[in-house]
Amino acid sequence: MDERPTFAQIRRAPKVLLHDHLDGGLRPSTVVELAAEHGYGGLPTTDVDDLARWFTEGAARRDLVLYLDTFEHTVGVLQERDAIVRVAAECAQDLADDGVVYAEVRMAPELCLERGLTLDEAIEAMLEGFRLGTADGRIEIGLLVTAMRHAANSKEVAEAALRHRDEGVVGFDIAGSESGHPPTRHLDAFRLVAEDNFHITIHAGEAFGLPSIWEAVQICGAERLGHGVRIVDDITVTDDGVRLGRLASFVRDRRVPLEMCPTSNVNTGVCDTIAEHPIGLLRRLRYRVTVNTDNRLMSGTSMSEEMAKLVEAFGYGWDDLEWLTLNAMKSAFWPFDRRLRIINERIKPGYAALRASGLGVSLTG
Ligand SMILES: O=c1[nH]cnc2c1ncn2[C@H]1C[C@H](O)[C@@H](CO)O1
Ligand SMILES: [Zn+2]
Repeated sequence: MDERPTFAQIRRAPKVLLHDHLDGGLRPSTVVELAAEHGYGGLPTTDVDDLARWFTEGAARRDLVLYLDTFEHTVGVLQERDAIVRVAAECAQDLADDGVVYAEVRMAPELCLERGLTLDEAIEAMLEGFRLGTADGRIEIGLLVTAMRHAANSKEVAEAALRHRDEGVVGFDIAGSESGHPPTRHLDAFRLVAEDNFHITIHAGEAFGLPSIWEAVQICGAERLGHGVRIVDDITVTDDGVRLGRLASFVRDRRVPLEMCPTSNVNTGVCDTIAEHPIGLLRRLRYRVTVNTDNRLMSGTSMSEEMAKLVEAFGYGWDDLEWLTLNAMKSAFWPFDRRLRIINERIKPGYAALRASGLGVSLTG
């Protein structure tokens, strides 16, 4: 029996999130309050509802560069230690309220230096916020340190990430506009991370195609792909069946996790609707697919929303949602023993109980 999960049940299901930006998930009310507190005068409006709408409308302009435009205002209020701690703590609580039991949240500390913080101080503030926000034990969170792909300081950012690897930083990433900024520009940073036996995920195959994915995986040592959705360009579907090109085969054979973010991709014009999103095909082909939010504020979403949209678009049931969740937990950069514990103590019992009851008693505790 695999009845269609309802939104309320999905909220109570244990969920795992690998791709969520700290500066893409602020509460609109917090943006307004922090702007007032710290004298940031650039907001387009200080009405909380209008601001929330401004972000989602601004993000949905079918272009990654336009999507990234709106971050100016969240980054604008993330320049003080207190503000970063607060936003990270609220992020942890919001995710836990949504039933997320493990998350990797990412942020580019270089964006927080306008008022005198150092890279290390910015990272420490994020970690402190996560410590506070996870203290009730509902959720565990690792920080992914991101470098911006158009900048030239990724080695320095990678060094800062490594300095905090024993305090909650779990990996390194690059983000920002993909076109014209190939990951190989940051090869020295990736080498440094790999030489220290640390973890790499790379935004690749979102706004740009196969060459970006190839460089990320084969040259830069990406263990996971942020989005990776354009891998479908190497897959041919005909009446006679499906043919995978060499890169598409490699990514599937090596079980390279795809951090897919359906709503964000619709916002940036990768596809027109969730129903047309390649996640349907990639799940059928049994790629190591995971589902993620990317930017909860800009995309007006949550983990439960993303899953509910997949249920709606593809008819997914509990087996599919559990499979996506297990894929994510297996692909996390958290240590192996802790991943196993979350799988055995939270995910499997949670989904078993939901399936059995069909009602959704409290399951994530
Ligand atoms: O989906 C994305 N693709 C590329 N860059 C992104 C995406 N979402 C957020 N970013 C950028 C904007 C943020 O300021 C930065 C760090 O979180 O990462
Ligand atoms: Zn992203």
